[in-house]
Amino acid sequence: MSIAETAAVQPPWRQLLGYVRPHRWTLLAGALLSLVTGATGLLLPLVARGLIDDLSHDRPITGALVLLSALVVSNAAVGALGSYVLRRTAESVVLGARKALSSYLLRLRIAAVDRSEPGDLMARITSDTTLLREVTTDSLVGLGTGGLTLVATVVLMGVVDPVLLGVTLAVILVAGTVIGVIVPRINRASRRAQDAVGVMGASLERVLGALRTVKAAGAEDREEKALHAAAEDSWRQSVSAAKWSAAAGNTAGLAMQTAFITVLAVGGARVATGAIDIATLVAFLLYVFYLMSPIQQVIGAVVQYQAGSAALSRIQETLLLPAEPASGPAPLPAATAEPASLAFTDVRFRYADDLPYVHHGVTFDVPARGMTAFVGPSGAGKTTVFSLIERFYDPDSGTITFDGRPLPDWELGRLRSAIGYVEQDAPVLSGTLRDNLLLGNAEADDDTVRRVLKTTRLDTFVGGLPDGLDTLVGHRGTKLSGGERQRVAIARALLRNPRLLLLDEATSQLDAVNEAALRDTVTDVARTTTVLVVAHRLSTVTSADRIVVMEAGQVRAVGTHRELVAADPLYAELAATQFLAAAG
Ligand SMILES: Nc1ncnc2c1ncn2[C@@H]1O[C@H](COP(=O)(O)OP(=O)(O)OP(=O)(O)O)[C@@H](O)[C@H]1O
Repeated sequence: MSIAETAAVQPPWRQLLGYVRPHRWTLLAGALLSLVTGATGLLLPLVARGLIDDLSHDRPITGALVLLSALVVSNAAVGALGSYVLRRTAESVVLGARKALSSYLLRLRIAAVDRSEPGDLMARITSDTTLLREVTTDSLVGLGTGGLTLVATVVLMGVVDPVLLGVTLAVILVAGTVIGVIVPRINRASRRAQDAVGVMGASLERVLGALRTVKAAGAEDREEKALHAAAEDSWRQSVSAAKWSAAAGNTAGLAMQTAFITVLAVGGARVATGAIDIATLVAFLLYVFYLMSPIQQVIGAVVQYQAGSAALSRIQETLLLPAEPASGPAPLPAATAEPASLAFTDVRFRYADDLPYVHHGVTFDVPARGMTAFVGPSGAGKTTVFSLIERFYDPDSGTITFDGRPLPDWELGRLRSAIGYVEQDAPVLSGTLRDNLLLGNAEADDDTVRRVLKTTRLDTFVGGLPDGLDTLVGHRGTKLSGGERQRVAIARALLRNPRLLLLDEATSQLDAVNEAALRDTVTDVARTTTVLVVAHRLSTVTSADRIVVMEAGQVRAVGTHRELVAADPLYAELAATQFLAAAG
């Protein structure tokens, strides 16, 4: 089972261990190096005490000095190596989480994506996973090494003077209680801060995704206010988290200073009464000084875990979103493809439980080969037919069969590899023209690409570009015209050599010459492939072999253009008023 699949039902700490498990040995190595650093650090007070003893008894100090220097240098070297290994491992943990989340996001059901904000999902992959870095090093390792060093220091302090140890622990206990009250507040504030980053991401995505519209509408000021508000909210929540973290950190600092002063006072009194000698007091004070680091580490671990578990729960929420069943790599499109038949039987569907039905018992049959056009008023449910065929959604009841087999019986990757889908807004991804064309069939050879470019009338356009197929198309293909984008989308679908071609016709964007050319192409394709077109043009419906007229989520008539003009008043009206362009 993948991390993504197991993480969904686990509490944050178990989820964290899941991400860390593959790196446990390097993490252990880093932790050991840190421990060695801590241990050599612990020897320093003892060596220092020996040095003071030697000095006060007029003994030579060269040996102790050499030992002290060697300890200091090796301590620094091992410390540096340890922190490098730990940082590297923590980055690997972040990498693992990012890979798991990215893979999961690509498999999300479209319905889950409909309900999410892409910007927030992005923040979960980028910003939330980053927090795992600190959780791994500061929390896991900090708790391990800091905890062990703490215990070792306390034991050594007990050996040096149990009375002073008692004084120190009493001060620390008071601080610990205060910090225990602060910790849950850090968690809540961190969660709100990470949520605010998600909201900020979503607002940014909204504006950047439609920057031209924002500018054209002169809405920069309004959008600026909304973005600033999101940024300020993120700031407020982060400051609140910082406030509680600082309170926890400084409580620890205050406790250590109090312990230092108290030990100095009580220890001074004990030296005065002769209970301990001055060297013991100095050694103990050095231990109090050394205690600071593991205590800071343990508190840092607790504080970081609070921020990390807020991020982990946001990651977990993402991994709880419904995903499509995992399948192997999608098969490559076949070289020759038999056209497929398709049938809808009494299909009822709504996009969500709280939304009205879009399909109220849709039934139609499409034989293998030929072109079937879907027409009907806006909102009749035509595009939804395509979404159901692609299994972006599953119907609430009724059956859809592809080549005689119900859709759920098809392995999803295999089903989609048999279908070419051109969406109405003909999305083009940023990258090169070649990336876009080969998106659905990375193995297509140059000859096939050339042939498809010719078919879609893109050959002269591509030929005229200095970089040809390596031309960058810009974000969402903004460097292409609407018609070029649409033809690229059609070429991409054709390169899949589909058994079924779904074409959601654009309501505009093609000039008369290209429109006629494209109609010829689609008619050509329909000779060897099953073609379904959501039609907005008269020229398309007149060249279709059959037309399915949809109205309010139902099929109201099926026939040819000639039959329907005579028999169906709605179709006759659509033909007279709504279809674009004159009959071809
Ligand atoms: N992702 C979605 N979530 C919720 N409702 C949706 C979603 N997509 C479409 N709808 C709704 O479903 C109904 C049918 O939409 P559909 O896109 O299938 O209509 P259409 O016949 O293709 O219309 P058009 O000709 O305008 O493209 C519409 O009322 C629409 O608001």
